[in-house]
Formats: sequence, structure tokens, C-alpha cells
Amino acid sequence: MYDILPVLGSGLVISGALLLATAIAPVWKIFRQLPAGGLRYSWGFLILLILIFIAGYVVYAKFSSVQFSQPLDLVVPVIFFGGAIFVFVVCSLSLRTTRDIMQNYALKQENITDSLMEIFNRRYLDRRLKDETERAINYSHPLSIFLIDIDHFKRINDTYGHQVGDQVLKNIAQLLKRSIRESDVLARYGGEEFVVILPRTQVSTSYQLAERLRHIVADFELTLPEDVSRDPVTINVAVSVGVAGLTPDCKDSQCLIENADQALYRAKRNGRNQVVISKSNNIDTEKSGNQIGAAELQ
Ligand SMILES: Nc1nc2c(ncn2[C@@H]2O[C@H](COP(=O)(O)OP(=O)(O)OP(=O)(O)O)[C@@H](O)[C@H]2O)c(=O)[nH]1
Repeated sequence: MYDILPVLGSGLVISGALLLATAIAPVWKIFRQLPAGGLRYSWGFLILLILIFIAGYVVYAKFSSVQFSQPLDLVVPVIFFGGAIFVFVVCSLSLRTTRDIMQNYALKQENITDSLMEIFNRRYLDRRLKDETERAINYSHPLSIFLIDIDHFKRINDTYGHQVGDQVLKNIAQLLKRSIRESDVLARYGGEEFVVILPRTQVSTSYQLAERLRHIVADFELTLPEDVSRDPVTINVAVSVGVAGLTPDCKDSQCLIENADQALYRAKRNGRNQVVISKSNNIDTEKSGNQIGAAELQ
């Protein structure tokens, strides 16, 4: 009756080794998706450990002095097999969980990203601006925003068509994104308008940053390839910027946007391609562009 025990013992150990080998596949998939760094090395180390275990299983099955002559001799093979099941389940679950988390993250990103410009969308902006305003008020930190509008954008659409207009919007958005600080938040406000949130930033500093952005955009020459426009075309655009910051009389996100919008309106009315600060911030906004020196803003 115990004749079957040697086959059963070896079978359990070898099956365990095979199960361990299949557990490498999910770990390998996780390993491949990770960027170089500590975490990737840790998953690589796990693969190495599994390989060592497999070698151990094979050596045990081949050279074990135990003859598997009575049922108790099967305890170790059963533990080997159980261990392999455990490793396989943990590795498979890790892969499924990682995929779920990545999918959720991608969905979340999609939900807060403007598909054309590849920057934050209006939904995210509204929430983030509200959060930043509340935080700034709670901790008595300064907070400012820019409302940026591309000048005469309609002409670009009318002259070159909407497809070129879209490419201009996308390129300007990416240019702005590259040009702001990491702590600042850029979002599409609507149409050809952008908002930049500048946490912990006084209006005087924001003004200088806005001027810098305005110059960067004005100096930028966008050459569109033939597959976008009928002929290769180089386009220059300018932007007008309204700047507003929190004040004792303006303590919420809606008021900030309204003040920045009024400042932007004045920038447009004054001739465009300039930065104007909200009147509520007590800086003479009628003086625009480079006319306001840094010293005056202290
Ligand atoms: N191609 C493209 N055009 C857009 C998009 N969103 C808004 N627009 C265009 O942006 C233009 C905005 O025009 P206006 O509001 O008159 O402003 P403007 O021509 O920039 O003039 P000012 O703002 O006064 O300097 C309109 O022609 C819209 O159709 C978009 O996603 N893609």
C-alpha cells in the first residue's frame, strides 16, 4: 500500500518546483514595468530567491536520503508544495493588484487631464484652487494666480484652420508647463485661457514670473510640420496675463478668479501682450508690462 509514497513524495516536490517556476512570470512582468531603482532591484532579488528555491527543491527531490517509505515521510514534500502554492498565489496577486492600481491611476489622470493640451483640466483646477486657497488662509501663506489668454487667437484659427489652432494651443500649453516652477499648477481654464496657481507666492513675485512667461511665449517660434498645416508655417503668439493674489477682502477661489479676470480684461484693453495686476492687490495695474520695476513691487 505504501508503494505509491516515493512517487507521491517526489511528485509533490517536483510539482512545487514547477509551480515556483510559473510564479516567476508575474514577478517578471512587475519587474519589467518598474523604472530602474531600489524597488526594481527588490523585485529582481525576489526572482533570484525563487530560482534558488527551485534549485533547492530539485536537489532535495534528487538527492534526499529519505525514502518516503511511510506517510510521515511526506510531511516535508507537503510543506515544500504548500510553500510553492503560497509563493505562486502571492506573486499572482501582486501582479493583479499592481495592474489594478495602475489602471485606477491612469483613469484618475485621464479624469483630471485636458486631452488636447495634456495639462490639468478645469475640473481639477476648480478643486485644487479651492484647496490651495483654504490652505493659504489656514496657514496665513500668500497665494497668487495668473489668468493667461492667448492674444488674437481667433486669427490663427481663421488663417490656418482649427487643426493648426489646436497644435498652437498644445505647444503653448507645454511651453508654459516647462517654464513654471514645480510647485506651481498649470491648468486649462477654457478655450485659449490658462490658469497658473502659485502657492506661497506674493503678488510681487508672481508679477515677475508672469513677465518672464510672457517673454518666453513672445520669443517662442512655433514651426508646424507639413502634416499639420498644408505648408510648413512658423507662428508667433503673444499672451495677456491677469495676476491676482489673496487679500483680506479676497479670501476665496472665486474672488481670486474674478480679480484675475478683471486684470486680464484691462491687459487686453490696454493693448494686449502685457501683464496687469489686480487692483485689489494695491499695485497700480494701469502700469503694465516692464513699466513696473522690481523695486516698486517690494
Ligand atoms: N483650435 C481651437 N480653437 C479654440 C479652442 N478653444 C477655443 N478656441 C478658439 O479661440 C478663439 C477665441 O477667440 P476670442 O475669444 O475672440 O479671442 P481672441 O481672438 O484670442 O482675441 P483676444 O482674446 O481678445 O485677444 C475662438 O476662435 C475659439 O474658436 C480649441 O480647443 N481649439
